[in-house]
Amino acid sequence: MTPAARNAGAIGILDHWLGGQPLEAAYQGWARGARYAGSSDRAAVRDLIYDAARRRRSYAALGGSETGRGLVIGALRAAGIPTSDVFSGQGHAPPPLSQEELDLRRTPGRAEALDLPDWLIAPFEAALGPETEQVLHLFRDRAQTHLRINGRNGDRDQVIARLAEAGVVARPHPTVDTAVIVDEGGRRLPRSGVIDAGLAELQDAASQRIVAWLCRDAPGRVLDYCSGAGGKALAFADMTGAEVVAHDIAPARMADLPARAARAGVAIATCATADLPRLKPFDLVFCDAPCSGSGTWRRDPEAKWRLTPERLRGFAETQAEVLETATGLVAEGGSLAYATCSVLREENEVRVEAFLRDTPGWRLADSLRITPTEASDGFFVAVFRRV
Ligand SMILES: C[S@@+](CC[C@H](N)C(=O)[O-])C[C@H]1O[C@@H](n2cnc3c(N)ncnc32)[C@H](O)[C@@H]1O
Repeated sequence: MTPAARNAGAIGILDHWLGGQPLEAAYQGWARGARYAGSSDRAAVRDLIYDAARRRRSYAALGGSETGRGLVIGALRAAGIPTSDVFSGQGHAPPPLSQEELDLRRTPGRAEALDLPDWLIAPFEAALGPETEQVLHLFRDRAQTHLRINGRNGDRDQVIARLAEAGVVARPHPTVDTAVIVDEGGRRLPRSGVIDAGLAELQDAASQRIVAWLCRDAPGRVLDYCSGAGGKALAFADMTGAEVVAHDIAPARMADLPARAARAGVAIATCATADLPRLKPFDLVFCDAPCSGSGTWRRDPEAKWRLTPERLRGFAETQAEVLETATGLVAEGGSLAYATCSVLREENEVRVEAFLRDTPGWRLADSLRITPTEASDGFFVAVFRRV
């Protein structure tokens, strides 16, 4: 496919997305019909649509409309590429710009230029202060790919060498001991076999860092109460060497966890909610609570546009419920850890204050806040102990 034809494909996908279809589903729909597209075409179209999703507002302003066509025009203008290079009308290229489209271009305002909904500027400034613009600019770019080395099965240098054999360029993360940064050739990761062999797992460095932080004093018996697919449960099991119990209100999310634990050589017992009274108490109950994901918007740009004040309030209610239930699962002298992959105070510091106010008998022992400028995702974790 020519670059212009790839952009034409992106326009169609983005129109489906802007019409309400999830971006990945819109991409898959296109990919099924695009038999002519090779793997590098597909990767290029994917990059175009995810870049446009991250920069939806600024591209719409520069391109003159919030349509697939407008976003692609905006992307070209942002990159200083003449629109006529793509919009030529030749072959599979999209039709040339109309006079109206040529005139519609405008300079983005502040929230548009930062690619954020207007209402979120104030909460971000409250949370990040002078770092706000830097973080929001980071969210406009692709996230790095990080791996976590399974310490039981391999070491970092060995994994980096094996990746190199498959044409994947990787290097140690500068501050997170267990993490590897993939610089080039990420699409060849499956071919390297490091994940299938249990040598490594895909996991952002910030997630690895919070688990290591919680493991710095042997945490004892751990319950990962909101385990989801279990990335952090696996990290806990690897870092502690002990069996970890994983739970999620939606057990289907843990479906692959036993196989992933087996290949990593760690012990994880998945459990249902009904099993918890029999299995409690735990020395550490870790609650990786449902949240806006506002620290991860590089990787999940759609979440940025989906978030509303009502949804944020909904997350706060679930977070309070999760914490309240989890208190009953912690052993005497044990710890309750509350984490979000959000940078917003409403889901972090404000939640901590509300918990301490509403739940007598608990104190804040420690907390850690990671901004996306430090690792990759933004994260927050607070540790509570009984008074
Ligand atoms: C942020 S995700 C967890 C991500 C996961 N820890 C990881 O490392 O990939 C939050 C999880 O909490 C689960 N959840 C939501 N409400 C819950 C509840 N009341 N009790 C337990 N889990 C809950 C969701 O199903 C979801 O999988």
